[in-house]
Amino acid sequence: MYGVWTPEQVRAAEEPVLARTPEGALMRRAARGVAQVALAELERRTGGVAGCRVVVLAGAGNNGGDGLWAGYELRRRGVAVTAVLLSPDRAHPAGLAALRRQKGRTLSDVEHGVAAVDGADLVLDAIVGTGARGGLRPEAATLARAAAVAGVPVLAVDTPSGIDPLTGVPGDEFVDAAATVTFGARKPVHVLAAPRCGPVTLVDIGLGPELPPAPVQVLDAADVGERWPVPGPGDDKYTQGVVGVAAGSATYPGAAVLASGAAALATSGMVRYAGSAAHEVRAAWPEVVATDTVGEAGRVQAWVVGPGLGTDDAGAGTLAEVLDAGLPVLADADAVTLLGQHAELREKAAGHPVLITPHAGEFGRVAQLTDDRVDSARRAAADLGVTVLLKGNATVVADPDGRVLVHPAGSAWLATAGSGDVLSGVAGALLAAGLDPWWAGGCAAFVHARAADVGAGAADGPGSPVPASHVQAALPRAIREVRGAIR
Ligand SMILES: NC(=O)C1=CN([C@@H]2O[C@H](COP(=O)(O)OP(=O)(O)OC[C@H]3O[C@@H](n4cnc5c(N)ncnc54)[C@H](OP(=O)(O)O)[C@@H]3O)[C@@H](O)[C@H]2O)[C@@H](O)CC1
Ligand SMILES: [K+]
Repeated sequence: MYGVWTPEQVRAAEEPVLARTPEGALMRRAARGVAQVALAELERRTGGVAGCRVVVLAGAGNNGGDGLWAGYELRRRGVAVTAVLLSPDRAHPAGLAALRRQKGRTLSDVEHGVAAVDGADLVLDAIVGTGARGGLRPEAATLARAAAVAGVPVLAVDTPSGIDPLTGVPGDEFVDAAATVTFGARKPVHVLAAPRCGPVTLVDIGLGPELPPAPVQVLDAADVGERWPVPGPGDDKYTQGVVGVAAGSATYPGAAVLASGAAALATSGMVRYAGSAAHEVRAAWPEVVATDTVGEAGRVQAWVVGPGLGTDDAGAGTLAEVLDAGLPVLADADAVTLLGQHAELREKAAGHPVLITPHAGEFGRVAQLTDDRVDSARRAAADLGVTVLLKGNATVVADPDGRVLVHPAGSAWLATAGSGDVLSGVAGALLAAGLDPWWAGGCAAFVHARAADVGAGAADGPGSPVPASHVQAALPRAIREVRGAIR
């Protein structure tokens, strides 16, 4: 597990460190980290570093200073460095002087800048960092576009410029980085817009003791593997937690089949299905005990409710019945819509171990969604009194107690019909096994995304589209992988 801190928190942590270190020392350390990663990139891409051409796009603030100092370090290693100064009068004085001392070239017009970018082996994006406001300005945008058109990889300094460091939302134009080097602490952009950052290297600049508890956590495979429920020698089919699935309908049996099957694959023990798709569920998953109604289902330790349920009175009745049982509940899809429609259902859910799993559209029915997805999920969890898993390429899980995690998917293969039904089955099975809703949501999101990559064959090459039933089928391998990561 690692933490993510807001730009504001990082700035506050920098202050005391700046005060007790010699002037410029922090920036020099940051710049050496950038140069190291740049050298490794050059080595990897061209087989050497001497004579390679690096262009630094340097903005007016300290981010530009980092870039200029990194250019200085690269010059010392024999790299040909050109800095394009976006605000020539405000370029970081010490960084600029150092680069010039090492005979680095500087340019201050975009036209020559574009030509330099065109012939570069690597571009350093030191346009703007945590001081960013809005998307790229026109000159910076022209240079970023030139790098993209020429296929020159961009190494982002701290954050890819043009993407909001706090929310990860890109402006109209932004830098699409091949890799990012950040300092002191990871920032939200690195997980919320992970595909735009590439691999992120964290350079230690001594902020550790000054940082508050991380407001956002990111799980790793071992965190998930350690918590994944597996049977022990004393277990039988009941002791591990029985999950009930109230989903699907005669018209939409697929949701029931996907959720029930995912639950059966996620944990051992037992799955009970209750609803009008009992016949289809039984046919696809003979191990699932299927009945027509929640009342007939027998004892369970958690309910999955919602996928394909319908939003009519019958659906509302089923949701009310499930919430009244007082057990942990996974509410997805139509159940989220129903919660948005009925205040009395929201009241039943509040304060209970309930995990809701809306996509952006469903989220808007229960709470307000802004560009700041982390803040939106956190507020929704606090207001509704339930754990909220906001789906997206970066999934956000927020608990009413204030804990927030983000899981960056690593690919977009889950953008396919039925994948949410699979997630609900997995998360519900984890609730039944006794995980609290925050951990159930985080572990389910992790394994779900991993299963999509496995199903897509993304580990062996570029991958191929993967339907939800194949994501479901890949769950066992994904679970084996996270269990294999246990330290
Ligand atoms: N503190 C330290 O010691 C350390 C700090 N570190 C580094 O400092 C960085 C933060 O530096 P910072 O606070 O100077 O802000 P920064 O990100 O350079 O941006 C401000 C400038 O950008 C401009 N600008 C704004 N928006 C823009 C846009 N959309 N497109 C283009 N330009 C835009 C804005 O211009 P203005 O609005 O004034 O015209 C202003 O001039 C941090 O990310 C890290 O890299 C490390 O070295 C570690 C030690
Ligand atoms: K940057």
